[in-house]
Amino acid sequence: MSGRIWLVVPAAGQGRRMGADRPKQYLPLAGRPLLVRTLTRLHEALPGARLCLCLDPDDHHFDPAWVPFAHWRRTPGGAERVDSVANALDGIAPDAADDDLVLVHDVARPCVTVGDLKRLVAAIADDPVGGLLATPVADTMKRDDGAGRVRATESRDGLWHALTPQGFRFGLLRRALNEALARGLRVTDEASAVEVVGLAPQLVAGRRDNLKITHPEDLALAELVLSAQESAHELAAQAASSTPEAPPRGANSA
Ligand SMILES: Nc1ccn([C@@H]2O[C@H](COP(=O)(O)OP(=O)(O)OP(=O)(O)O)[C@@H](O)[C@H]2O)c(=O)n1
Ligand SMILES: C[C@](O)(CO)[C@H](O)COP(=O)(O)O
Repeated sequence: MSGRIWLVVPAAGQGRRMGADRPKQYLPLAGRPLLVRTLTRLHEALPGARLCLCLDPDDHHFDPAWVPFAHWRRTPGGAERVDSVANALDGIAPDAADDDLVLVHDVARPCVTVGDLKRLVAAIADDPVGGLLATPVADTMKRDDGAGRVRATESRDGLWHALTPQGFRFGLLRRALNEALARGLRVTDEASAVEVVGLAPQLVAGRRDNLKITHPEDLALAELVLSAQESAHELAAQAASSTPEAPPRGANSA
């Protein structure tokens, strides 16, 4: 790997399922715009990365002062997520090398942890295909009959929820997305495109609380997750900085 990392953040969605007065990435989450929360996490983990933010060309909510990265650019969002990501890859193409690592992360996933981001990068650093954060399915899976009743119970063996980031080499990802689009496949994540060209992305087990904010109730859940993560982080920092107590005088030190 060349060592250069690009972060592509699709943030051009309209948030229709959220049903708010503005796209969900601009709704307040624990007092700050959701987009700021996501960019802050990414920057904490990968401060030297180059950011490419996919934004709706008609977006009037975005404030460039929110971006913590030294190297960043914006590219126009497309009709669907895959189009936004393809535009981003076109946008960085003049400066990206084929073996640069590209991590694609939904702006709608603000609870991704620094630990998971670093683990993903380490896990795929020497993987010629790349991979994605994912969690094994934990519920019993039902298939409906189209009329609100169960047609079958599906096996959950080997099923995973695909999360983001998803990380692949620039050259491979661009080829894969262009191939999927040329075949008319509206892939919903980067891994699907890489599967289209016959490769098997690595599943990197991630935290279940890396949730995608999609529906109104997800905002309250994400606030709870962020608060729990901050508390755990503070406790760990306190434990690391506290001086171990000196053993009592005369105690056996063996
Ligand atoms: N044309 C699009 C559609 C989606 N996204 C981004 O892709 C991610 C995942 O999409 P989703 O959760 O479906 O977001 P929305 O499209 O905003 O939501 P909805 O489908 O409810 O409208 C989000 O970060 C969203 O901003 C994008 O960049 N360009
Ligand atoms: C990429 C993704 O987050 C993986 O779970 C998800 O597919 C994006 O949401 P969408 O509704 O499919 O755009």
